[in-house]
Amino acid sequence: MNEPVLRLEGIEKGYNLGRPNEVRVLRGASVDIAPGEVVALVAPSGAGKSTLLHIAGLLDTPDAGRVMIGGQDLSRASDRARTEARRGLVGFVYQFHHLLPEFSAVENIVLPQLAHGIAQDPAEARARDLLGRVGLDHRLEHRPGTLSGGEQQRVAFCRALSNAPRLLLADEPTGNLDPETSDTVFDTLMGLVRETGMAALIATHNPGLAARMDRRLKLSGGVLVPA
Ligand SMILES: Nc1ncnc2c1ncn2[C@@H]1O[C@H](COP(=O)(O)OP(=O)(O)OP(=O)(O)O)[C@@H](O)[C@H]1O
Repeated sequence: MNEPVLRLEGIEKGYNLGRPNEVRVLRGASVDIAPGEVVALVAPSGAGKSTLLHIAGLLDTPDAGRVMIGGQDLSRASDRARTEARRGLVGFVYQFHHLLPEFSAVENIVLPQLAHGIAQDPAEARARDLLGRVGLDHRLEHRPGTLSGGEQQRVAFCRALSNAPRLLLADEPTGNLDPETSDTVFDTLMGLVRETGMAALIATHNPGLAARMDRRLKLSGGVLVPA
């Protein structure tokens, strides 16, 4: 296999450790995800999917284990190196879009690029191109509040892809949409992922969507096993 885009090695994570309300969520979770591979993460509520995605996306740190993205060990890197890697290497999509309400669709996709050091003109060109590819050329200047749920989520995908990440992490990306919109929006996401050759780890409760990914994993007792 090519060098994995994401390698998680023996990830452990708990909350309130040593206290009576201690929860040990991850107990040695490991996975390799290759370039171009789309992996479903399915598990019951509370099993630790969001915890795992946050650790993989460098938003949280594990108690033990290693997180490697593109061959770089980032688990013990400085905050600055992790922030830079998160901006440049990882795209994140949530169940609720978390777009900035005061900014247009284009601006929501331009801002992360500016934060990553890209100039305004190319950032805007990329934003328009991405929005065109998800069928939103006619909604470029709309603010999130004036878009439908499916449109908002498509803008959120474009934002996640704005800095051409190597890894896409998604936490119930269509969980908030009706089944028909969910299917269409998922097709859009898969199209973009396939086109760019990104690796993706997508948490979903929807067995139909999970079945369309390359591989399915579940969290069982804090470790990742084939579903
Ligand atoms: N900050 C925290 N403090 C204490 N416990 C937490 C914290 N965050 C998560 N947990 C606990 O860790 C467990 C895993 O939570 P997590 O959000 O990762 O689950 P999940 O599989 O994503 O669930 P869902 O599908 O419902 O979103 C849960 O039992 C949760 O209560």
